[in-house]
This record gives sequence, structure tokens and C-alpha cells, in this order.
Amino acid sequence: MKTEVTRVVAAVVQRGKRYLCMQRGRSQYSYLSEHWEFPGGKVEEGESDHEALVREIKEEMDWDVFVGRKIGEVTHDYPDFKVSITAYLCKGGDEDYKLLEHIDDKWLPLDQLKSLNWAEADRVLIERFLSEKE
Ligand SMILES: Nc1nc2c([nH]c(=O)n2[C@@H]2O[C@H](COP(=O)(O)OP(=O)(O)OP(=O)(O)O)[C@@H](O)[C@H]2O)c(=O)[nH]1
Repeated sequence: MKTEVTRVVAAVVQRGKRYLCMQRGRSQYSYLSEHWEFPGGKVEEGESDHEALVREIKEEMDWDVFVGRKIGEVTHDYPDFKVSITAYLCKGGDEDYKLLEHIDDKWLPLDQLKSLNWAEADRVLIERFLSEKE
């Protein structure tokens, strides 16, 4: 039984009226492979969400982000594991980021967010975020 929940933090990085969406590379799970997500990753033991988010984005994009308010939390059961994702509204630093792990990036306005092929957990986060903005 999949009882263990992987704690994940995600950054919804805002620049003006656009939000940063990142495309994952190929992975062993078809339901995540080349799907879109928000930058972030797993929270390590002893780390706060804030610390994990800053570390993950430095690691995967060589970028400094400023973490703002929590915008949502979702728990999702993938076929092989379970995640609990907490999303924070963030601002990016002035420097350009690099795609060290992702294969593509897009800055999209709210009304276009749903056009991408998101990881399933993110669909829920996006729905909630959109309804909050209405
Ligand atoms: N970063 C991120 N991960 C997400 C999102 N949505 C979602 O389902 N996930 C899943 O949550 C998990 C996060 O793990 P990760 O692989 O990004 O984190 P990590 O770099 O710490 O992991 P690793 O070092 O084990 O590879 C993955 O299974 C990923 O598919 C999202 O919006 N952002």
C-alpha cells in the first residue's frame, strides 16, 4: 500500500501578468514524462518549505527566488506514489535562469495556463488558483 506521502514544494513564479511553467524531461512514469509543472522538488528532512524551494530552484535552474505567500496545497495519488504539494507565489531574481533539468519553459498568462499538459496534481492547484483569481 502507498502510505508514504512525498512532501513537495512548488513555486508559482509571477512576472507581471505571467507565470512560469516548466516542462519535465523524460521520466520512467508516463504520466509525468514531459509533462508541465512548477519548479520545485522534494522537501528534505529538517528543511522548511522555504529552504527547500530556494535550494531546489538554485539546483535545477541556478536561479534565486523570493518566496511569498502560500497559494495552495494538494495531495495526489499517482499510480506509483503519493505526493503532497504546497505551492507558493514567488518572484524571480533579475538574473536569467538556466534549464539544467527541464526541457522547456513558458511564461503564460492565467487564462492560458490550462492549455499545457500538466502533471495531474498541478491541474488541481491551477483550478484552485484560477478560481481564487475570479
Ligand atoms: N517540482 C515539482 N514536482 C511536481 C509537481 N507536480 C508534481 O506532481 N510533482 C511531482 O513531485 C515530485 C517532485 O520530485 P522532483 O523529482 O521534482 O524532486 P527532487 O528533485 O527533489 O527529486 P529527486 O532528487 O529524487 O529527483 C515528482 O514526482 C514530480 O513529478 C510540480 O508542480 N513541481
